[in-house]
Amino acid sequence: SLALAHGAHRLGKRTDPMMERWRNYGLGQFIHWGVYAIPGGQWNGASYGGAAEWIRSWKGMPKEAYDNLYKEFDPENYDPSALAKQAKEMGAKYMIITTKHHDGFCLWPSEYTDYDVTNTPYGKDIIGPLVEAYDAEGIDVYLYFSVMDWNHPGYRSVLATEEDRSAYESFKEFTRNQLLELLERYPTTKGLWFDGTWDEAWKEQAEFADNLATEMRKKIPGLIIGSRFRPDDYGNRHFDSNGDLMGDYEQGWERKLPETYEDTNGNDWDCVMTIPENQWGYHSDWRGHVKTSYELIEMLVKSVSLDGNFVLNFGPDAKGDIRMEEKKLATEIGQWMSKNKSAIYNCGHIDWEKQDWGYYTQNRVTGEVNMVVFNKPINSVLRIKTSSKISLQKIYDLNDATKIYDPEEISQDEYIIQLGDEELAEPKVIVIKYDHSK
Ligand SMILES: C[C@@H]1N[C@@H](C#Cc2ccccc2)[C@H](O)[C@@H]1O
Repeated sequence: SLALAHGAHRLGKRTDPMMERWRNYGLGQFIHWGVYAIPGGQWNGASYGGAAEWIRSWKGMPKEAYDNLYKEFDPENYDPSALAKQAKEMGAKYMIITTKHHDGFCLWPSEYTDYDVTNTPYGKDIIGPLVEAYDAEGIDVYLYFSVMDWNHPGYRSVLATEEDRSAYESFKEFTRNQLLELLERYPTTKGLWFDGTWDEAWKEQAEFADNLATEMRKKIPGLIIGSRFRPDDYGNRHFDSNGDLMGDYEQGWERKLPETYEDTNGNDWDCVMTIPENQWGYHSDWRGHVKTSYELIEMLVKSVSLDGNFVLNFGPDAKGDIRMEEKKLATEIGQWMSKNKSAIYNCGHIDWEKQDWGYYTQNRVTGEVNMVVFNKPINSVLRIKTSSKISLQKIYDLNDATKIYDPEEISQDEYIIQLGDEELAEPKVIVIKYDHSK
């Protein structure tokens, strides 16, 4: 393998308590909010077909007009504790908030730029009250930070000239200053979710990024940073030039999910997911498919079954309100989670054969295996094929103690249970208790 000064500094998963806590979250909430919520994907009567938070890059959006929108930012309905309560009811264990997206607008009062909330009609810190509200609900806070910053004069996507390089040095210093400022202001932050690190200019910054990660972890020991921050000595991201994961978890699953455990390379990972096909910031005209709560619950369960976390995105509008569709989904997911959270929290992968009826999750505390059933077979029979001999103790419906299932062993380590003629009104959790000592 290649000798790398700035590649992966650890092989395998982090095993410390902060990372164990992260690993056991299961469900998270993403919040994308900024001045892009003001146009909400529309400008001059035309609708932007891309992701609303990218509207500044649209040819139909004059840059000058966009760069003055902050003068209208005044979210009169912004209610951090209401947001935190909604997330709590949904069952989120952590929340990731956009402190600064690609447009460079800062939702906190930054010493290092005037392009922040203090220079808007709203005039106050957005991030601080949100951190306090989520901390108060016991939901861990993570900060999203876009390295790419279309507003900063020193930002470059490519370093083609000496002028580029000297300007980029000022941009690197600015980036470092803002990150240390965020950790100073919000010391309960558990981790950072980086974005906008795909530029060639950033890919040349292996040493700078490595040193900055070290410095950030000096400020907040154990800070959790995903694979989307650092480039290695050869400009590779997520995985270094030896194929080893850089960072504490893989951030490659944006709007998509791994299919098999092998796809995860046995790493920690998160999937960040939009409710419509591809809108993170508020878009007033959602087009195409809007996911149902059952679709989202299946993605959540599939993520946990493959040792990942599922982070569902919400995009508050210009006033700070959550749209009806998002509120409804948060409620529906929360209703399912309130009855089935033991199949999500503190759960992960077990290497039993995947079946068509749904997914297994194993509770890392109790060892119990959860069968999360999404598809009832036509013959009402659920097949279980374990990966080694187990001594079955009890198989029962998590939400109906009277429903005990009597397994029939049909071959070595292969059982069937009869679901009976009950219809599945929602994803059903069946718990398998077995004696681990035998
Ligand atoms: C978490 C998500 N990452 C951002 C992006 C992107 C992107 C940009 C170009 C091509 C593919 C993906 C989105 O704006 C959102 O913040």
